[in-house]
Amino acid sequence: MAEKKKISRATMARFPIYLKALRAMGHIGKDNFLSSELAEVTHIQDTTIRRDFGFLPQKETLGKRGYGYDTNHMIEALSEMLGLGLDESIILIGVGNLGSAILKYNRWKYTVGKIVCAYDANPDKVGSVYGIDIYNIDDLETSFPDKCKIAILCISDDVQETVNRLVKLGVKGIVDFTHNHFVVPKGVEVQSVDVVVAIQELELKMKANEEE
Ligand SMILES: NC(=O)c1ccc[n+]([C@@H]2O[C@H](COP(=O)([O-])OP(=O)(O)OC[C@H]3O[C@@H](n4cnc5c(N)ncnc54)[C@H](O)[C@@H]3O)[C@@H](O)[C@H]2O)c1
Repeated sequence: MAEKKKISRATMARFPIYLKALRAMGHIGKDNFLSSELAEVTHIQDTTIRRDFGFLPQKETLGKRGYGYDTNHMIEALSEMLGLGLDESIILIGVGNLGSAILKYNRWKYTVGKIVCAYDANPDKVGSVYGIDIYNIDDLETSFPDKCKIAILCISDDVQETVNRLVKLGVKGIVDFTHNHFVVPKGVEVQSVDVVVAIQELELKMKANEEE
């Protein structure tokens, strides 16, 4: 049996970039591509791309002279390698300033999936925003999307209670924009996103640059 090649972190980090670009290509009906074309879109050298592709599992990933690579095969191979749920059904809770902005930017369908619906406690918000259905949070249990595992939290009130309900429904990952502390059981991951923390980290790096 052939020895499994060790993949560097740098190569692994480039795979999602290729995948995003290829899904976009597939979306516009481009069935095959040359490494030079992918290089143009991703700004990664085509020699690097070809070398990275050599780590992918399927035989079909080998490019053919003049034809290049098959877009769908490469998408499959990259998805398999990354083991990502690229078609995740994601929900968003809290359609206020922040939530609305995120709904407007629901452009992840080539990478991680997309927001399929959203919820708010304010009945006036029920309807549709940027083409996405908004439900009353009271109807969470009855309208919860099938197999949804990821929720984005942009709420200001009752955070722990809302998290508990989401976990009960099978949510395994939360992108948290709230500034509230809450707890989740083992097996549920929380990824916090905070502009203030980002600015503080930036300042620390700037300070370190000044001291160099
Ligand atoms: N992480 C960051 O960098 C960052 C930046 C800005 C705001 N925030 C936080 O994000 C949250 C939203 O901010 P915003 O400016 O959009 O506020 P907002 O008041 O404009 O919107 C909050 C929305 O959530 C709804 N809501 C509140 N509690 C709810 C619940 N339990 N269930 C369902 N809907 C609920 C409200 O009806 C409202 O529509 C706040 O907690 C805020 O502190 C974080």
